[in-house]
This record gives sequence, structure tokens and C-alpha cells, in this order.
Amino acid sequence: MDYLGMILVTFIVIVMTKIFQAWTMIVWRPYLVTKRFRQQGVMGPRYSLLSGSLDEIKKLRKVALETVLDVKSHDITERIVPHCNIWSSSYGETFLYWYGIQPRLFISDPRVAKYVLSDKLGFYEKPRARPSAEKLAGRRGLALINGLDWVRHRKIVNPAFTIDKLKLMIKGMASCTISMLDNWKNQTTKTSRKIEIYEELKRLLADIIAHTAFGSSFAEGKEAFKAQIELQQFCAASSADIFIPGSQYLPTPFNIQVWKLDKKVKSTLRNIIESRLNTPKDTKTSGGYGDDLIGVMIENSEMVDQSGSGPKLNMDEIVEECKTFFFAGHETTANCLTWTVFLLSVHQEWQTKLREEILTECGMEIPDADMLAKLKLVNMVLLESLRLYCPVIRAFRQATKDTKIGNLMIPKDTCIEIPMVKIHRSKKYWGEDANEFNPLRFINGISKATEYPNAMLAFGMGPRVCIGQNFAMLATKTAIALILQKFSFSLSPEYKHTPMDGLILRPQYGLPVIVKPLC
Ligand code: HEM
Repeated sequence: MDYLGMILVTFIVIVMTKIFQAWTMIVWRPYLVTKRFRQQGVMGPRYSLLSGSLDEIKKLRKVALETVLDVKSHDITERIVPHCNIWSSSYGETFLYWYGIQPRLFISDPRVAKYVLSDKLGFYEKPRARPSAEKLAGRRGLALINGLDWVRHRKIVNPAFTIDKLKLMIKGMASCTISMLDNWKNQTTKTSRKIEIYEELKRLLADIIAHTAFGSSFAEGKEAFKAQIELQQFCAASSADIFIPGSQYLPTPFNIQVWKLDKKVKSTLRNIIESRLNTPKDTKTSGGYGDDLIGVMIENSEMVDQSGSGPKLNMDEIVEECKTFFFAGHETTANCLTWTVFLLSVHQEWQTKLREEILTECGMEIPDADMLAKLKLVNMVLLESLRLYCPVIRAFRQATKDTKIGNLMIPKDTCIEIPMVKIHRSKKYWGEDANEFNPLRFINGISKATEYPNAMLAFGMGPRVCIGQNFAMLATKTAIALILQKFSFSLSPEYKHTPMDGLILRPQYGLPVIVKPLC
């Protein structure tokens, strides 16, 4: 065979192999996986070529998003996960559906959730996200990586979230909140005024995170996050579209915009880190590079390297971690605060109780860590808000090998979906009033509030539990305390109760409220 002939044969072999691989992924594997689950009694909606169950999800979601709920109804699952509601009533609490060509096993039993989320042996890992989501959350950042890489990152990042470090951040959280409230005060004079509070709180959290993450480089940090917010809005709109592997490399208008925004985020963050590295170390701060998140990360990264006990984080990895903090911390905390304001607007009696508690413990002073620790009712309301309107409504893990949960065989690569939003409303675990707002259920702590202690999963659990949970609780408590000291609020008649799943649980049409200065 001549040279050209060999090239032709090689080319044909490569093409045939690719076609075979694609056929296996798109046709044969879905057939086999469905069959294996059916044999074990696990049913689910039909698999459609390439789109899996996505067309049905999109159709159901479109109808659900046209509905408006009663403001007193906290039973929101029909609106945000209509497909899960329909399929669990047809196929039972555990069912299989297809997110494109990815098999997803939906399991709403908190005991299974605990088993899967507590895994330390690598049987269940975070699944690969779509390329656009990877750009958002940082492909090599804590939230998406697995294995030893994850261990190394978590070890370096953990010290930035110790209680001592977080206490130092309360001042910054308070000063960002006060500047927002000063603005409200200027706008409201003595009378009440309508404010779109969801947008306000998103801006507040962007400020707080930029402040605590970047300290003196606050302005540049905000620039990076502005581009990331744009990227986020762009990607959220495409999350339920069919994804064809490899399509992320094509110069489509969507991809070009994603590349452009991602480049801007990365170059701004790189500049911040470089300028921090080039600034002489400040011996007064504990680390030397600053007490903010970025300073602690650079310092820790260096320490691990010098002692020779492990590899440090390189520049790209620190950039990815900054993106992760913003992605994982911004909308989650802003939405937690938004839903808490919503609940306090609907349940005015709780707004009054919380204000009384805040005035007793803090007076009109800016709260410090000790005062915040005494706000028991505020804590209970926040927990109830995180239960009913958990910003992260589901968690995923992928089986890394053929494995078993109880008697159920789980084929390798099956993605397990743990729906916090359903578990948090199960009457079996939370009682008959599971869909009602009742902060008093937390009076004796989380473990006494439910029949099963791990039925509260707002921050996840196990080794990959939210690293920012104390940060989020401190930021929301600080903001709520300062708002209630100075303002009262109620829902604007324009508000439509329309929670939706936009990566994070958010109000579809915002949260307009009427705020009134108290003094
Ligand atoms: C109310 C606010 C928040 C909620 C409800 C929340 C919720 C969660 C949940 C459920 C997980 C676990 C996901 C899983 O197991 O798949 C998680 C992980 C994570 N969260 Fe949060 N989060 C919040 C705030 C924050 C903040 C403020 C930060 C950082 C500044 C943050 C950073 C992270 C990171 C880095 C992870 C991944 C941890 C790992 O995999 O090791 N979160 N969060």
C-alpha cells in the first residue's frame, strides 16, 4: 500500500472509531443503562435521541414559569421542578431521567443523600460540568475539582474561612450594608418608597465579596465580578439547551461572547494577584499579603511550598478560586437574604420579633461577632428561610465505578441527583407543616427540628460541605440586623410570587418591597 493509501485507511479507521464511540454514547449506553435500572424496578421517562428528557423538562418548565403562586404558599416545587413532581408521582421517589445523554438518578431519601455526600473513598465525585458552567465556577476551582487536587485546594483555602478570619470581615460586611442603607435613606426621606430589593441585595453581596476577597484591590475586584455576572446571566439562559460535546470550541456568537467575558475576568484577576505579589509584604497583617481571602490564599500557597510538604496553588489556580468564591458565594448569599426579606415581609409578626431582639442585643450599634451570636431568633428565621427557599436546590454526584446503594446497583457514570428542595419539604421528616413558615421548629437546633438530622441540606454535607457557610451566615445576619434597626418593609402590590430555578433559586420578577425609615 502506498503512502496515500495508508493515510486514507488511518483516516477511515479514526472516523469509524469516532462514529462507533458516538453511537455507543448516544444509543447503546442509554439502552443498557435504562434496561439495568428497569430490571431493578427503577422506572422513568423515555430516552429521546440526544435530548434525553430535556425537551419534556423544557416544555413543563415553560408552562410552570407562567404561573404565579400565592405569597403565603411556600410549596414551590411545582413551579421550580415541575418535571420532578410529575415523574415522582408516576414512577416513585426514585426514578431515572436523561439530561441529554447523561443518566440522572433522582433520589429524595436523605439517608441515601448522607451516604452519597459523605463518601470519602472516591466512589462518588462531582460530575463534569458543561464548559460554560466551568468557565463560571472555575474549572480548576474547589467546587468542581475532585480527588487529590481537591484535597490540596481545600487545605490551602480552608484557613481563609476560620472563625477568627471571618470575625475580622464583619466590619467590612457592615460598612457595605451601611452604605446601601444610606442610599435608601436618601431616597426615602420620611415617607415610604418602593425599592427593588433583589437587585439591591445582589449589588450588596457583590460589594461584600469583593471587599472581603480583595480588600485594598476592591475596585479592580468589582470590575472582574461585573464581567462574571454578565457571563453568568448569559450561561443561565442556555442551561436547559442540548449540549453537543466539542461544540464549545466552535466560534458561535454564544461561544465568542463567553470567551470574551472569561478573558476579561481572568486578566483582571491576574493583575490583582500580580500587584499583590509585587507589593512589599505588610508585616502588620497576620499573613503579610493581607487578611483578605486573596492574601490568605497567596500566603498559604507559599507556606505549603516552602515547607516542601505539598505543591502550592499556581497563578491560574488562584484565579480559578477567586471565580469560585464569587460564583459560589454571590448569588447564593444574595438570594438567601432576598428570600429572608420576602418571608419577613409576608410574616410581619416575625419582622417585629426580630427587630425587638436586635434592639435588645445590639441597640443601634453596628453589630460585632458577640452580638450576632446572641441573635437566636434571627438565626432560626435564617435556617427556616434556607429550608424553604434553599438557594442551591440540588446537588449532584457521579458514580466513578459500578457501585451499590443498599440493594440498588448503580452503573459507572450514573449521575445521582439529590433534590434538597424536595427533601426540605418532606412531611415524613419535617411533619405536617413542612410547607409552612415556622422558624420555631429550630428552637432546639437543626438536629431536633426534623425526624432525621440530615434532612437539612442547605449547605450540603460531608467532606464537600459548603466552605463559605459561616461567611454566608455572618453576612446575612449582619445585613438583616442593620436593615431592621433602621427600616421596616412590606411587599409591594406589584410583587409576583414566582420563585424559579436559574442555577440558583431566585425570584423571576425580582422582589419589589415598600421600605419605610424608622427614625
Ligand atoms: C446562603 C449561601 C450559600 C449556600 C446556600 C451554599 C450552598 C452550598 C452547597 C449546597 C454546597 C455543596 C454542593 C455539593 O455538595 O455539591 C456548597 C459548596 C461550596 N460553597 Fe457554598 N453556599 C453558600 C455560600 C457560599 C459562600 C459565601 C462561599 C464562598 C465565599 C461558598 C463557597 C462554596 C464552595 C467553594 C463550595 C465547594 C466546596 C467543596 O467542594 O469543597 N458558598 N455551597
